[in-house]
Amino acid sequence: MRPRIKICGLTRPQDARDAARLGADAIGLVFYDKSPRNVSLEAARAVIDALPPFVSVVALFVNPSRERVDEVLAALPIDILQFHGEETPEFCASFKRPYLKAVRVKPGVDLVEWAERYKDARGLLADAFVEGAHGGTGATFDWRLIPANLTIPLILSGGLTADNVADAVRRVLPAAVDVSSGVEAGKGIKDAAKMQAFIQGVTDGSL
Ligand SMILES: O=C(O)c1ccccc1N[C@@H]1O[C@H](COP(=O)(O)O)[C@@H](O)[C@H]1O
Repeated sequence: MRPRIKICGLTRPQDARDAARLGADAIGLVFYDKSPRNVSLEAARAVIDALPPFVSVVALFVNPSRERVDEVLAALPIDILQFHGEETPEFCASFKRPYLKAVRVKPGVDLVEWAERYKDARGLLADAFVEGAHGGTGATFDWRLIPANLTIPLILSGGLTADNVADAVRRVLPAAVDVSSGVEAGKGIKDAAKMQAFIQGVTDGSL
């Protein structure tokens, strides 16, 4: 079975339509004002309105205030929260919504420990560690740092592209893959041909 596919950092309704048409299972909206992919509530609503109902909507935050998460949840039909900062397990779980916890992986980071700590998470999202950045960097990491015995689903992320995703899927066997930079024409602007090639790569890696 092929891993689920999340395409993150959408800012435009036409990219949402393309992502859904091409087979994405989920899209991500970035609510982090230091990101070039940050969206306002209005822009996020337009993206969500362009989606068919079977595509999940993920809201991404980096060290948000409780009020900010509540504001987004009150305004928009969000299915899953994704936390990319230093949020505690208690904070992540307190919204009573499914959530993903991102971990920036480098040698010495023990994903088994992270999975135990964030045991309420629907998944651990493994991203590349890049000094001074919280994600969306297009950097890859050594997939051999991912253990096989994780107790919660693994979402593989970090520098995935059409060129490396089949290999990544074969090696890591993730529950899902997440991509942002690798399917862009420019920051926050998705490229339909790159999304199509990426999704084909995921399928090829799953055969
Ligand atoms: O996309 C961003 O700008 C972003 C900002 C802050 C934290 C995370 C962000 N994106 C997430 O980072 C990973 C990896 O992205 P990439 O494919 O390497 O560009 C992914 O989960 C994005 O959703």
